[in-house]
Amino acid sequence: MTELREPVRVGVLGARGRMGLEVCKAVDAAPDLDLVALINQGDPLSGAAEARVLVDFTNPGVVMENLRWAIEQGIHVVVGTSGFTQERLDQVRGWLAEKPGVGVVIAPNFGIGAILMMQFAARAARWFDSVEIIEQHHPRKLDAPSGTAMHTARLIAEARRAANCPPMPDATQEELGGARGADVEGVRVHAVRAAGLVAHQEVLFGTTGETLTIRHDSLDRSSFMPGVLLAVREVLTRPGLTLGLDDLLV
Ligand SMILES: NC(=O)C1=CN([C@@H]2O[C@H](COP(=O)(O)OP(=O)(O)OC[C@H]3O[C@@H](n4cnc5c(N)ncnc54)[C@H](OP(=O)(O)O)[C@@H]3O)[C@@H](O)[C@H]2O)C=CC1
Ligand SMILES: O=C(O)C1=N[C@H](C(=O)O)C[C@H](O)C1
Repeated sequence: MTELREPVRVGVLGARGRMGLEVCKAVDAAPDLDLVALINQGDPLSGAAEARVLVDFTNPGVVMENLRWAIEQGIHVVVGTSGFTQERLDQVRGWLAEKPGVGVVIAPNFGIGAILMMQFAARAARWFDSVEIIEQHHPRKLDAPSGTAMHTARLIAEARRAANCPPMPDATQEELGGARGADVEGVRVHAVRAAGLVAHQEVLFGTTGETLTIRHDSLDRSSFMPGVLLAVREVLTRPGLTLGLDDLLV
């Protein structure tokens, strides 16, 4: 006789937001998942207590409070919200140490193409003299640079350090602060905000006589859903902190 599994109870934090709405639709349509809680700004977190997995797409100002509460309750969490510094990640690891069975997946980008773009960029990093990142988003995005751009810059910087690459050539004296973008571990990151955009990123590499551009475009928020659902299913069997989806996509 085949065993019938109970659907996994899922709650969404930030359920009325651009990503939250899309996640609710995707969870609702998945036969192995049951959407049991929709939490918006002002709702008590206790409304999500019956969930086994929470998905957080809120904002960097509230995500840490949500995470601490969920971990304390023994609820697994999948986080898409941006703004995770090394310090924040260490804080999450500290909370998880007190609750060894709980899993948290934090991913700067759930788009499969975006994950590949970051992997390809890390691979190319050592072979070029120069590399800059140009991220482009809708104008209602609260943070800049994007979490994806920050993560890509760190991966590139790490790869270049490991290969003993020299600093990038750049003789510019900025006439106006910000003209050369933000410096993330030695990698310049430029943030564009324009109506009509969703989420896009170019990584531009240059060396003698050639350039390489790696570009990814999320044209619709549905692009993030296969990654979000994968993380919801996988977090149940991955205690501790999982950063990015790379280990889930093997
Ligand atoms: N990892 C990934 O693949 C992706 C990550 N993101 C990230 O996800 C986050 C959300 O993006 P997006 O959906 O566009 O943003 P939105 O502003 O559209 O959505 C955020 C929602 O969270 C709500 N909210 C605020 N505080 C709380 C709270 N304490 N509890 C519950 N809900 C709350 C907001 O309510 P109100 O409007 O009333 O403030 C809003 O409805 C951002 O950090 C973004 O960078 C986005 C896309 C993909
Ligand atoms: O706010 C967004 O829209 C996005 N945020 C994430 C980020 O900051 O990288 C992921 C994606 O770029 C869309």
